[in-house]
Amino acid sequence: MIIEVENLKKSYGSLVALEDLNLSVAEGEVFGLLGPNGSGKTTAINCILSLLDYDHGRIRIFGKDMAPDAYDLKQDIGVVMQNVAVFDELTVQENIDYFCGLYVPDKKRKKELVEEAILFTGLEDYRKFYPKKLSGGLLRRLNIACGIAHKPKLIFLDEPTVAVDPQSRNKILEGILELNRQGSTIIYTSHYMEEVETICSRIMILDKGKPIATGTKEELKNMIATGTKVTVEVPIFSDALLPKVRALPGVISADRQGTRLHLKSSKENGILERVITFLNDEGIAYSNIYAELPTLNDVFLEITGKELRD
Ligand SMILES: Nc1ncnc2c1ncn2[C@@H]1O[C@H](COP(=O)(O)OP(=O)(O)OP(=O)(O)O)[C@@H](O)[C@H]1O
Repeated sequence: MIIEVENLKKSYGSLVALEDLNLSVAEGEVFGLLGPNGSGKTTAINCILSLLDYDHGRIRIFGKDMAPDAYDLKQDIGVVMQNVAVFDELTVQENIDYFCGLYVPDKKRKKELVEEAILFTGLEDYRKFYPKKLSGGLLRRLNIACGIAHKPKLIFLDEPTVAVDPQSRNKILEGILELNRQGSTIIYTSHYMEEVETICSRIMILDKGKPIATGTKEELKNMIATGTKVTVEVPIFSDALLPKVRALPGVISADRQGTRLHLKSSKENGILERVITFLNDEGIAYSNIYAELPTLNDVFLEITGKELRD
């Protein structure tokens, strides 16, 4: 295992920010920590990296106990924190060169790695720019380039796409998958479920400092009762019919929002057919029916009773 965390607890004074955290991450995984703001993702990462003291727990990285002075382990770890941490007085290229140089003494090798990181994050047109001249998205890409240029075996990325434009976001996500293909194990935190679904091979969902479910996205979706979700456009629909819709076999819930009827079904098949038969039998005009599989938001909603979305 690349990371093993046993029974981790961290409090800030009387606030328990993290409790009962157990996790194992194997080599080659893109492991996602998904949770709303304040659920303990950053605290978890900072504890795992020994940047924060914790109440109790055991943390091993590459099979060895992690400690603040475990420099041999830190050598193989790259960290991209939520807050951009670069030097304003250095250019893009100089910043990457500086951070890479902390790990790679050989000048020729360092030069190659800096160049790769620039290309990899799409910063080739900005290498002489100072950070203050970069947009938010480019600044985040620079932050990532500085954290990963030395090609560490293990990379932590804490919400690297918060407040970035879609182009930079895609670049960042593609880059993370490429780093993984090149051999790095990735720990990725986010409160964007779509991102986590797209790039993570395994996901832990956190809520209020506690892990509430862990698995692949398929495993997580299989944990819940909700199967297919069906939306039907119904220009004229009386709410008096909702109890009848809810009573259809396999329907877990049904609600109308404006001209849309939203149904959640259990995992058994045939829901679309039953809904269409019902609408025809009741003489209700409808259009634009579509079905979708549950999302990680549905997993979060079913377990916690609240939406994961902001
Ligand atoms: N230094 C601190 N002192 C006191 N409380 C803190 C401190 N850092 C975090 N917290 C609290 O601990 C809890 C977990 O915060 P944390 O930043 O780990 O969550 P998060 O999931 O990373 O959220 P975000 O996405 O907003 O960064 C929150 O209630 C937060 O207010």
